[in-house]
Amino acid sequence: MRSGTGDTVRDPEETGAAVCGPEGTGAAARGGESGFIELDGVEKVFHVRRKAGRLRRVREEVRAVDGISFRVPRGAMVGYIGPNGAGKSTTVKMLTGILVPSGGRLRVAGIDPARERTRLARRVGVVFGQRTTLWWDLPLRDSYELVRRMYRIPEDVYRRNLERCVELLDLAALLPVPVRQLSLGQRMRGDIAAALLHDPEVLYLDEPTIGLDVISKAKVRGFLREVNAEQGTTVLLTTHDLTDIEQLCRRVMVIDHGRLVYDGGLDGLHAVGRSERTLVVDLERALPPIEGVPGARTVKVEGPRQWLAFPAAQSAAPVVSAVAERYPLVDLSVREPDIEDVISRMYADNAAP
Ligand SMILES: Nc1ncnc2c1ncn2[C@@H]1O[C@H](COP(=O)(O)OP(=O)(O)OP(=O)(O)O)[C@@H](O)[C@H]1O
Repeated sequence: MRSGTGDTVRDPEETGAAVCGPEGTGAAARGGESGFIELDGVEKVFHVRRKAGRLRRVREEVRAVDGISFRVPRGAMVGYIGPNGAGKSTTVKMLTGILVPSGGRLRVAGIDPARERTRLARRVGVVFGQRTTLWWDLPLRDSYELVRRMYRIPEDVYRRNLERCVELLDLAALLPVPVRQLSLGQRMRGDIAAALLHDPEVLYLDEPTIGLDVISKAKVRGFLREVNAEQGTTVLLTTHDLTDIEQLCRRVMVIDHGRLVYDGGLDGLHAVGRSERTLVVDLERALPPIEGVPGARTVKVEGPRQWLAFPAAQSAAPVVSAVAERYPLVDLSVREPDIEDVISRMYADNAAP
């Protein structure tokens, strides 16, 4: 496993950066430090039947989570990222008790989620970006009322939390609207509020900004930052959007093929992944690949459009002005590095002699 350096993780104590890899050799495995979320060598194996020939089916093992160990201290906000099929959702499902681990030890607030799922549910909030937990045909306000009854939230706590969410997530006008009529961004804000009404100590967020416009993303991120800072809510954030991580998390864990491959600061991840941003420029006409731009190289040309890669840590301004000075520039945009990209570069580095 790659891990961040002391420089990249500003506060290792708080971020719990010194955790172990798949072999379980780090702090979590040693069991010396306590975490609010604790995983020691956790595994989840699925058995699937695959077609082999016309009539035959063979039983196959899928090791969705393959010996993961980490600790997250109370009040931390940690990114949990990785490519599609890496094992993120399976981990979150085990943390909520929906799935039972095949091996290892897992505790949230000292509770074994698989054994005491209902007791844990009172202390946990979950938001799945792709699915809603709200009632489709009910107005948002009525969905919240049902959440209040389900969790038996005391009236004063409910009022206080609802008022806060309504104000910070800008929900007032949406309360009488049936959930099915909400836009994706409105629905997502509605879902986040629903997950927080019962004052959970830990919040699992699975792609909370997926498909949202820039303004909704900013609103959701601002709110999460505030919930974490003011309430001390522990947050585990799964996302494909590196900007979510950049703006919210000091610590990021990367999972791939069910194994923890990095645990540390985001800047450390960029460094080990030699992460790059891309300047996409539209020129007046098709031209040969752009050359001579300091710190950047042309990686793709398609008619009048060209793509220039440059280090993520570097400002885009000098690259833009160097292109604009010598080429007939019509339009431009900057693309942030892809998580998949950063991870594949980490592997390329690991494989290098
Ligand atoms: N119920 C299941 N039965 C069989 N295999 C499963 C099941 N759930 C997940 N898997 C497999 O386990 C692996 C990890 O899946 P998981 O959904 O945890 O990945 P993920 O990192 O959340 O991916 P994504 O970013 O696409 O949501 C994948 O190979 C997936 O196909």
